[in-house]
Amino acid sequence: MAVSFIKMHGLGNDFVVLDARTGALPAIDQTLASALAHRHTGIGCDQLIVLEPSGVADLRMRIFNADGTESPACGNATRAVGLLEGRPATIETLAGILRTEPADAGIAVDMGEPQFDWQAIPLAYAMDTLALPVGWEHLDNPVAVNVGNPHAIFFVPDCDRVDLARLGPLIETDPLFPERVNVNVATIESRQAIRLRVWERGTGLTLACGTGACATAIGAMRRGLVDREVRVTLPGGMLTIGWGTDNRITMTGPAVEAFRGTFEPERFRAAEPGNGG
Ligand SMILES: N[C@@H](CCC[C@H](N)C(=O)O)C(=O)O
Repeated sequence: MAVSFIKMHGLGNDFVVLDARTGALPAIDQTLASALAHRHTGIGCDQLIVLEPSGVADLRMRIFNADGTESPACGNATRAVGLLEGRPATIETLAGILRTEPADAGIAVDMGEPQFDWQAIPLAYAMDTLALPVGWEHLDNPVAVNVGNPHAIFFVPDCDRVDLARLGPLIETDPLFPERVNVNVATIESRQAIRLRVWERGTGLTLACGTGACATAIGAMRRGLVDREVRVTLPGGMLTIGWGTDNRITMTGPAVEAFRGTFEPERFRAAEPGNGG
C-alpha cells in the first residue's frame, strides 16, 4: 500500500503531513512516527502531522515529535495546515480548536489562551511561574508558560552563546517537568523584537518553534520587557506574536509546501530493530 505525504515547513521547522481525509492511512503509532521522522533511514522531519476528519472543526490535526511522542500543539504546523486549507479554517487539536486564515505575511493563527498555573504547565511542585527559583548552570529563573504545550523560557544576554545542544536535553527531562518541557533561550533586542533559539521536547534543536515563539513573547510581556505585539526571530526566520486584550495569542508568519511523494509503511515497520529488518 503506497501512502501519499506532503513535505512542508514553517521557517525550516519541517513536517511530513499525512492526510487521512484523502486516502487510507496505516495505524500511526510511536514506532512508525519515529521511523518516518528519522533523518537517515526515514523521510526525515521534525514532526509528523496527521490530518483527520473532525466533528467539531473543519479538520483534526495530530502532532508527533521525531521521537514518536504525541504533542497537543505545534505552531508552525498549524500555519502549514492553514496554508493547505487555503481559506479560513478551524483545526481541532488536543489543545483545543485553533483558527487560521491567510494573511499578507503568510498565515495568521489564533493560538488560544496561555496558561500560567504551575499545575497547568505542568510542574512537579508549586512555584511562581513568572520566575521559577531553579537553575541549570548559567541558565536560571525561567518563566514557564503553557500555550497548549509546556515551555520554559530563559532570558539571556546572547542566546546564540548558549550551549543548547547540551543543556536542552538536561532541562527537558528534569523531574521538575513531569511531561518534559520545550526549552527556550531568548534575548530581548528591543520592546518590539526578541531573538530566540529552541530545544524542542521530543525533537531537539529546530530552526524554529511556533509555540516557543508564542510562549517566549508571552513570558516577556508578563515580565514587562516587551510590548503586546513583538517580532520573534529564530534561526529559520521571523514570526509576529500578539497578545490581545481578550487574552488570546495570535501568531503570523510563513508556511511552505516543499514537495509531495509516497512511501510504503511496511518497509518502515520491517526496518525496525528486532523486527527482522
Ligand atoms: N515545532 C512545534 C512544536 C512541536 C511540539 C513540541 N516539540 C512539544 O512536544 O511540545 C511548534 O512550531 O510549535
